[in-house]
Amino acid sequence: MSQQSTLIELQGITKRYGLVEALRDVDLEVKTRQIVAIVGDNGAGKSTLVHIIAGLEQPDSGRIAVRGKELRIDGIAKAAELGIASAFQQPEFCENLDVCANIFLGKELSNGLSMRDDEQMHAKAREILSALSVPVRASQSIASLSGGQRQTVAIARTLLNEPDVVVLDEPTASLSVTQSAEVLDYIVSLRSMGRSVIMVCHDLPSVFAIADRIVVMRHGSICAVHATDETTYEQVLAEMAGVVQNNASIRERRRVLRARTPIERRVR
Ligand SMILES: Nc1ncnc2c1ncn2[C@@H]1O[C@H](COP(=O)(O)OP(=O)(O)OP(=O)(O)O)[C@@H](O)[C@H]1O
Repeated sequence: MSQQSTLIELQGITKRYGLVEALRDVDLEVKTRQIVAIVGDNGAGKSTLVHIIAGLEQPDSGRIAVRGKELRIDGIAKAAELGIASAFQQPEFCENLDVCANIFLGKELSNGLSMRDDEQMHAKAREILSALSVPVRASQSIASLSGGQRQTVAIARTLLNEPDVVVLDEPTASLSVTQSAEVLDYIVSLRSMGRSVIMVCHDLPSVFAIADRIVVMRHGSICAVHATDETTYEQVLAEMAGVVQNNASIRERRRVLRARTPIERRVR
């Protein structure tokens, strides 16, 4: 396997909404050809974090570097320029248009005469759908698709600008087991194409099935980062719920207990 390099690096990211501290001092590194899953309980800060990476929100403080260069991702257009594409929950489609038109929504190609170039758009849409092996025709009506197929079209849409990173928020939410499995296959295809994926996902079996790294968030902070094959479902669940202490904090607690006198130990 060729060497992975750092694509995106966040350091000390903080974000407040009024009195709510949605993100507190968050550090995150995403490497090339890596699927990073962000998990955590409701309100842990997952969406805020991926919205910042996708350029939808600005942090209050902290630094962001893409391919080693420190910068601001101020807007989706800027994110696209940097090779970051996103698809969020409940993708918006025009129900009266076909798959191709929905893939190009707002980004239609034109020919030399400033007219919409349907032929080129259909060719590109077919290319993207076939690269992902999506069994959906570019000319098919979007209204005729199942929830899983719609989600795969939303993923296909992210590939228009040939991004290096695709950010997904709950890509398998409200899908059946079979549909979820299909969508997970498409996400793995993104990695096979050399892309990285950052995905927020509540569904731990899906996370364990495809992620390379699992980032656990709790109360606006990252409380653990694991290589998927070095952790367990139970450990991640416990970290999400805040019911385990890491080895360092256990050692620290033992050290404090040992240092106390017997009377101090009893009153605690
Ligand atoms: N636009 C906003 N205005 C005010 N508060 C917000 C806003 N967006 C998020 N928050 C708050 O920030 C905190 C983190 O929210 P966020 O949506 O990032 O969490 P999450 O982990 O994605 O949660 P969920 O899994 O429920 O979607 C929550 O307390 C939420 O209420």
